[in-house]
Amino acid sequence: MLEVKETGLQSMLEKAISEAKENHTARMISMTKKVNKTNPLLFIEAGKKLSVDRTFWSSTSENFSIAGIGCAHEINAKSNRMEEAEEAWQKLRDEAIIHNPYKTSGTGLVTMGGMSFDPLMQKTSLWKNFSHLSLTIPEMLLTQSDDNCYLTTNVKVNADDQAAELAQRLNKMERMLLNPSINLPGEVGIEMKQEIDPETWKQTVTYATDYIKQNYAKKIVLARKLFVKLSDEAAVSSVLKKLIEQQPNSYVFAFERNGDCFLGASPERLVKQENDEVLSTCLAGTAPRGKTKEEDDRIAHSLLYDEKNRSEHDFVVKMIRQSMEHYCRAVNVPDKPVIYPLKNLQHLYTPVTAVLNERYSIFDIIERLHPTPALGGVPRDESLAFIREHEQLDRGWYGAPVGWMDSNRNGEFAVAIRSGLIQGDKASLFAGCGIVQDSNPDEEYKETGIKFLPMLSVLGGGNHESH
Ligand SMILES: C=C(O[C@H]1C=CC=C(C(=O)O)[C@@H]1O)C(=O)O
Ligand SMILES: [Mg+2]
Repeated sequence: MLEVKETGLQSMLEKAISEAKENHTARMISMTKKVNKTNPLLFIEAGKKLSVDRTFWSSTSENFSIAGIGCAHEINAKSNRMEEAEEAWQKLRDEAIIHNPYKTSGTGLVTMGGMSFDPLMQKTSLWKNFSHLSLTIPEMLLTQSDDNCYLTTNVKVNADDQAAELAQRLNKMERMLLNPSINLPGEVGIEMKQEIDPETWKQTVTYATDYIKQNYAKKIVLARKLFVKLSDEAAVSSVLKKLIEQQPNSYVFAFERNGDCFLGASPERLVKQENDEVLSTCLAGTAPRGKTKEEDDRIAHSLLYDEKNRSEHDFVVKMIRQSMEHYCRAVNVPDKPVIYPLKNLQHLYTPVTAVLNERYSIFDIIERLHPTPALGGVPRDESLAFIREHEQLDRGWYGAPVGWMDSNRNGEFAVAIRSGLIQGDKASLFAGCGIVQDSNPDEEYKETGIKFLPMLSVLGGGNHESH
């Protein structure tokens, strides 16, 4: 990567164009500057006018967000997807001309995106706009970290581009996106909710417990879908605002592809990297919140000592520990879980810290960790085969890693749960649960019901039980 000191956009473009002419190849330039404090959701809303894909990530507990508009470059990968994606990202990074005087994570050349849960599953039309892996480098990127905001402009320059014209277009786009005089659109409501055949789903849970009792697998995570018809087209910016307000301790994300938008508020970190320090999270085992402090404490206490939930959780801890030990040193995993409280439910939670060995990257960790037994099962291959055969659902990007990385070995990926695919005035919500030997179909059905609530409530229907 070529780090440059110049600050003028036009002069950087001129330099890149002349290099593109010399080398007969396009050049990516990335230029970062500090801007006045800006609401990232207004930035996202302003981007709607451009009819391009928008991207959003926020870590609500850290006061950190990245909002992206448009796409300067997309990394797509299919069969050997993590390896292909890493190669493409490295090449792009090595060849980019970067001006970023700031050390803040998530500024400069950043790529954001996700992948499907299972690359071996045939895509259905529901997820037609989402490829098996897609990471984009947004054209305009607003990074908000505590009280600071940074704007990064990324553009791929060709030999026949005109620097002055390009600079003018980008400046105009910047002014439009940072224009604070727009409002977030109003809320939508839910017109109709439709569960997909509850009895068949419960029957599948029974198959899974039988399968486990016969020793073919130890844990299998099964998901289901809730279809929702909205009163109007949902505005991504307003839905994100509500998710941020209502779901502390979560990663709020949105990825638009051709008008469809996959978004959610996931409490589950897959991996965070800051230079060579990595964090992961074991999150599995679920109970509702209590209505009073006493009831809440009582539920939390019984969750901590409940054998079925502890076994769901312990499979995840064991697998994540082993995976981290493969690529990291100083892997630290506490002996027992603690409670992770969320608005609508509480989980068993074990944090994992480690130091990444030099020759490995966040791609290696994602590849090894996904899917953890919080979304797949144990053993991995057997549980995935069961899911493929019996689940009757195209998970698409649900349950898969989504996140971002920058060119300075920082990045974070969450597991895309508590999420839904919004297509105009329709939404498909997804929720799953870990099935172990003593799972009860009705209880698991109820558990998935609570897991729909975070999304239902931001779409205007959280207070009602689903039918
Ligand atoms: C699969 C989901 O949750 C996972 C994460 C936390 C707890 C889980 C559980 O207790 O079953 C699931 O493994 C989901 O929310 O769709
Ligand atoms: Mg569970």
